Amino acid sequence: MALKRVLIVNKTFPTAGLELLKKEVEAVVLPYLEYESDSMPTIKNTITSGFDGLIWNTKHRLTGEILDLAGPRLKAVTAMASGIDQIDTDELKKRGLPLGNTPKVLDDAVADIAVGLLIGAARRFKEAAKELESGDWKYGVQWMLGQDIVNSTVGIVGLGGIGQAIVRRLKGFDVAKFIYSGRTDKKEAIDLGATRVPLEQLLKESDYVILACPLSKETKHIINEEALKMMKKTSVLVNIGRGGLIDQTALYNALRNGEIFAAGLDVTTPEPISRDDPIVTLPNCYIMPHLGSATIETRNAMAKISAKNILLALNGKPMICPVLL
Ligand SMILES: O=C(O)C(=O)CO
Repeated sequence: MALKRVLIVNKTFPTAGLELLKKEVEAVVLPYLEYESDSMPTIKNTITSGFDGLIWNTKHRLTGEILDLAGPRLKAVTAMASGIDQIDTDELKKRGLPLGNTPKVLDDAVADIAVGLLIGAARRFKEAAKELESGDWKYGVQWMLGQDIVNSTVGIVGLGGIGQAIVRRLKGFDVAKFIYSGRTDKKEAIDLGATRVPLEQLLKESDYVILACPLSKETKHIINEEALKMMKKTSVLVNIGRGGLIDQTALYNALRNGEIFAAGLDVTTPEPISRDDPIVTLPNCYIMPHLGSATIETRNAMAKISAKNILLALNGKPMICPVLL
């Protein structure tokens, strides 16, 4: 019997996952990154040659048009990510195609970045590094003052695996109170000592607002002009979810006008963001280029799960991490 074929649309797929695939299927890895101009045309051209499985490890949008090009041979799709906002889930559902993702294994790595951003933004790492590099310190008791974490109130928007890992880490910083918002009570919140509150209350009470929820129709621009106005002038906003959770123009204005103290972002709109983008130029906006899950171990684990998701589905079994469509 001919080997089943799996298409991987971004060249950075780790060997750990590729080796698993190669034991059972023919794996075709496209030689581009999403922002290279040949990436999308090559995906569209190649996918028409017939694949049983698709690993969508790219920020490009997986649309109905691409699924049509893939045709009826395609039986399973997985993201190599926890977030699935780049995938048109309605189109998969319409075609009865199962979707997988790679949550949980990245919770710790992303939580580490969240804590790093929180400290970096609160303690003005970006401005401080610039002054250091310029050799022009204005050292004094009123110089480069930031915000404390001790005795603060931390509000997490979305107490999923990543949000919980953030709370576990911040417990070591003697935070006074953890609150969270979300659609349902989380049983883990009891042990973590976190209380669910409406979003509006979270925004008003928190010294640190951390966005750790997926991007969806409901959460798009959850932080807009109105939300930013509810936040304390001394507050710090951290986003490790998706750029689209924030109205970035509203955030720019709030940071510029001192309506909030600072922001730490691992995700932006767009990605990559131009170095000339107004938000990048702000001294109180500390930005990382989407490094959340970027550790060797985590990326290997994500690749292995996405490979297993596809192999299981092609063998008629449930994926390890199926997405409920
Ligand atoms: O897996 C994801 O969705 C991420 O963005 C990890 O950084």
